[in-house]
Amino acid sequence: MTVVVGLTGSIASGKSTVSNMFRNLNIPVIDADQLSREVVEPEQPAYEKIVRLFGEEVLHDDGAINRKKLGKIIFGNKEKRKALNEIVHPEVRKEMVHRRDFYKTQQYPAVVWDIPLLFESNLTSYVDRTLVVYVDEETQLKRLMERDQSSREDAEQRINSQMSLNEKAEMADAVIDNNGTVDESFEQLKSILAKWNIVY
Ligand SMILES: CC(C)(COP(=O)(O)OP(=O)(O)OC[C@H]1O[C@@H](n2cnc3c(N)ncnc32)[C@H](O)[C@@H]1O)[C@@H](O)C(=O)NCCC(=O)NCCS
Ligand SMILES: Nc1ncnc2c1ncn2[C@@H]1O[C@H](COP(=O)(O)OP(=O)(O)OP(=O)(O)O)[C@@H](O)[C@H]1O
Repeated sequence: MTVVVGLTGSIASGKSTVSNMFRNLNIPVIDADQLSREVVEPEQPAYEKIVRLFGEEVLHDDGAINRKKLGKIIFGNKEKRKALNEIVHPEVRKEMVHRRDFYKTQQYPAVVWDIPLLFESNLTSYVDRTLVVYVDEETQLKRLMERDQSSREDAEQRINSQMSLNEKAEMADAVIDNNGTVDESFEQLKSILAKWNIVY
């Protein structure tokens, strides 16, 4: 049986870091952020809808979506964020389900859904187990500002656009505390996989 693991956390809590650990164990990962980029490429149906809603000012000169600009608009405005989500999420979900079902036919011991909004979008019924990557607020803010070279204000706006990480940790089947080193987080991941009888 293939166990479907829903991997989540908050922005910059370490989801990609942990999803790379899964990949290194030969467990496939389906990345919602990556798919959310693919479904808004100019030839895709979501693209036209975004341009109609947000105008051509959210485009680069070559016609591609200017993610920095669109991000500035939606992370500071709940209504606009909801409108963008309503365009992008159904397309992402369709592809995630399709890929999940493909990997299930390939008899992998597990497949990972790496999805930042697993709880916010009520998608837990799509997975067998939920795993949250946790960091404290200070570490999160510091790592986010460092990684994206962003201001404190931008970083806080992004963090506040999601459910709190404490709330997510309470709802999860398992939590990786990623405040320490990457190696320490890897040790925690291996223990969780053993507990869930996932043999890789
Ligand atoms: C607004 C956009 C263009 C900004 O792009 P950008 O390249 O700067 O960021 P990226 O997509 O890499 O997202 C970075 C992180 O921001 C957070 N985030 C992204 N979208 C959202 C959202 N709608 N609500 C809350 N948090 C979000 C996630 O933690 C994500 O990991 C982009 O995030 C987007 O299209 N978002 C809507 C789709 C979405 O919800 N994606 C998340 C998973 S499906
Ligand atoms: N244990 C760790 N120690 C030090 N730095 C870390 C650790 N885990 C992650 N990082 C760094 O913190 C930043 C955020 O991590 P990562 O990109 O994995 O988060 P994420 O949850 O995938 O973010 P996003 O939601 O934006 O996709 C990265 O620069 C990463 O290299």
